[in-house]
Amino acid sequence: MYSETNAIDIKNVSKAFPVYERPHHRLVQMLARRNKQRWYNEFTALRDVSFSVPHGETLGIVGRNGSGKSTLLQIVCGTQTPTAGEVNVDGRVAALLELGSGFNPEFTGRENVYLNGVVLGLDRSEVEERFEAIAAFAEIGDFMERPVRTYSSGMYVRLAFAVAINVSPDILIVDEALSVGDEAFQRKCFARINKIRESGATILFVSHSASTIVELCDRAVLLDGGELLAIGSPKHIVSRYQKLLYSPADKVKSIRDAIKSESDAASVTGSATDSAGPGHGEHAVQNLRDTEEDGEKAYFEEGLVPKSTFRYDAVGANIQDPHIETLSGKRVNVLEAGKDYEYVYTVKFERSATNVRCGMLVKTITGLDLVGCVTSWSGEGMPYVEAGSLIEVRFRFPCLFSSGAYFLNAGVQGCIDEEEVYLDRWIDVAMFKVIHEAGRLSTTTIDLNIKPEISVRHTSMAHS
Ligand SMILES: Nc1ncnc2c1ncn2[C@@H]1O[C@H](COP(=O)(O)OP(=O)(O)OP(=O)(O)O)[C@@H](O)[C@H]1O
Repeated sequence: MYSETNAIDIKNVSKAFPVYERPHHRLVQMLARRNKQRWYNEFTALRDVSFSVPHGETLGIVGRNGSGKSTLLQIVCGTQTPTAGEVNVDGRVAALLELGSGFNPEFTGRENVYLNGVVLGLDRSEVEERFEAIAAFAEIGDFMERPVRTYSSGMYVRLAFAVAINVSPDILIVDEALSVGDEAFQRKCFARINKIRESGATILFVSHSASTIVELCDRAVLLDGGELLAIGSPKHIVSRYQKLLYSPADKVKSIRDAIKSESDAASVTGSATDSAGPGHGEHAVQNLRDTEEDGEKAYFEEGLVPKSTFRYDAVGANIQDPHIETLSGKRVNVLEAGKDYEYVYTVKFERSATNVRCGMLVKTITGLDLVGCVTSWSGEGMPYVEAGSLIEVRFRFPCLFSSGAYFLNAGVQGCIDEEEVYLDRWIDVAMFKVIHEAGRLSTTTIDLNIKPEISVRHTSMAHS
């Protein structure tokens, strides 16, 4: 089924889009075709990108917003043409691109399944044969007979995915689409993607999720500003991507240059980018490593502020300045897994209170309570805090979280006029991110840095 050549060859591909300053300039441009005046500026979304994907490989594509990931996938699918360069694709491509592409909103789900199946290279009888399997996978019930414009985004993705995976693609292209479905459906999709992968298909996979890229992909590519910055093992690429993503604005350029030089150096020496060897760009590579190895990888990112902060009515106290510090007192909000930190806040008392206790909670992005702690249980709090006092609370914690974003609560309880109340309470008062660490093998949100060991005790030969 598969030839020995690559499934995808991308050679020096660039893509520029015309950008019109005013909407009517587009029309003027069409009318002015004959004279040479240009009514638009060009925006380069991809710049001289080259790489190949062998048959059977799952390649992850990561990059910041606007880095050119979707444009690249669209060029591979043939829904966009490159401005320069060459793309060769060997095999039947099924693509799950962004919502809104692929289906005709006025047609029913059933009609769209047929339409899509045929577009993807099946004949009508083949679609008929597979229709039940598609409907069963999509689980959208009677909606199959209703126009797609009446679907929720989740239903849309279910149907699109069901079609894409049931046409037996040689090349499956998935652009972040899965993040729309619910968790259970996402798990079902990943299980199916794994099966497609095991059957020998080639997969191109765009995701912002570091763990998904590491778990699913054989290799990964890092795009930035339309350029291919690096290609290599998923762990290596994801760590570079996160470095770029979480770096302060004034460091982005130097980190970007360092990643590029490291990658160039690796290609000059022929080494994998996991272990960039000496070569040109050595200095910049060393810079990248220095920032990694100075023991303080954690840093503060200005814009990392929750948008979901909620404060209950305060009764006599004010929680102030909640933040995280390293043990040496540096204020940080991008943390390194495995290191110890302190969650700190102060409480200003406007009224006197008894039995005072403070609490904290860490939650996931979906709101799941992960870990929490109180300074003491009810009845064992600070016996008396006078009005006007300022207290400081420190919660030292090991960062046992996998890479991702987390949210913090803060609350003070106590008795005023003999009544037990929350004196002040904040939900999502601060947030932090955890940087992915190469070498950590946790598959869950809490990462206890379990050290696995695997060994062969006897082979089947020894048995027989
Ligand atoms: N049709 C278009 N006309 C003009 N500019 C475009 C067009 N399509 C994409 N772009 C620009 O090209 C750049 C790359 O876009 P693309 O959608 O490929 O990025 P991306 O990496 O997929 O981003 P995201 O992670 O936000 O989805 C962006 O700056 C985008 O604004």
